[in-house]
Amino acid sequence: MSIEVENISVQFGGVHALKDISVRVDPGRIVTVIGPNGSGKSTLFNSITGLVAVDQGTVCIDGQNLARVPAWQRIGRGLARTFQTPRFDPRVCVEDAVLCGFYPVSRAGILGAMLRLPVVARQERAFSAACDRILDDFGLDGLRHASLGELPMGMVRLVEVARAIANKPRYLLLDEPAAGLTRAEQQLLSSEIRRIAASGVGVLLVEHNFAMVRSLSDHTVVLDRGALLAQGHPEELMRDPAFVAAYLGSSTPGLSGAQPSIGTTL
Ligand SMILES: Nc1ncnc2c1ncn2[C@@H]1O[C@H](COP(=O)(O)OP(=O)(O)OP(=O)(O)O)[C@@H](O)[C@H]1O
Repeated sequence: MSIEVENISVQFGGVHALKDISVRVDPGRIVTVIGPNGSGKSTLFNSITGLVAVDQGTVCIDGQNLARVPAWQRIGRGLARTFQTPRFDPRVCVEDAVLCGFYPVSRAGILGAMLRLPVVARQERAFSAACDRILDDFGLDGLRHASLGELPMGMVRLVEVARAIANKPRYLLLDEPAAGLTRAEQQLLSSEIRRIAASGVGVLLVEHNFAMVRSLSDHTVVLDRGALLAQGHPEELMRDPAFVAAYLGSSTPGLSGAQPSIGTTL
């Protein structure tokens, strides 16, 4: 049981977006991917979710090779993701955005909904109760009727995470979910991510905030121009002079606030 990415390479014309990258995400573990802009983090996500075809290597979920599984069917294999730049209808309210996350698991079907079968009403009550719990957990209850277009992008990302977990995924891929959040909101998101992982979900997280990476990760993968630069527990990485020099600058004290030296915003 795991996501196993083995030796994948992806090329866009002359750009090697990923070169021979392997990553494993086990249930209940939080794996983070860090690296400067353009290092291949989103391409890794897109390779796992099927938005990008890999040129070499394999992506497996629970031992099953996904090569012939289209992106839309990967939801059924237990995958959910958020996007770095969410695409959304600004008129949709927070509550409806989260409720949308339940419908991939709906068993009622369009006909059942049109006929208002009792099973549909029961299911909608269950979705609504579960949605209330999620909104509460994410501190979004007071904003349930706010339209997404009124919210800052950071909050929209938080709504995306809330929607992604509605489907009860076994693996959750989060692409920079904390960007634009206040410190308090980041802390709330971190504790939610911990709680989600503790419930047995494998989490793959792209995040630039190294303090958050450090506090959450069981394992961190460092990409640089599509290649693996380093990997390990964040505390191990902190003892790796090459990593510290490349990503955090030479001043090791107070690393959570240290500025990266090669153009990343870690
Ligand atoms: N669809 C595409 N077509 C052409 N080139 C692409 C495409 N997607 C990504 N690339 C290129 O592949 C490389 C890796 O991009 P990717 O978006 O995966 O990096 P990233 O680490 O997620 O960057 P960022 O932190 O800016 O989101 C970059 O050079 C990018 O320009």
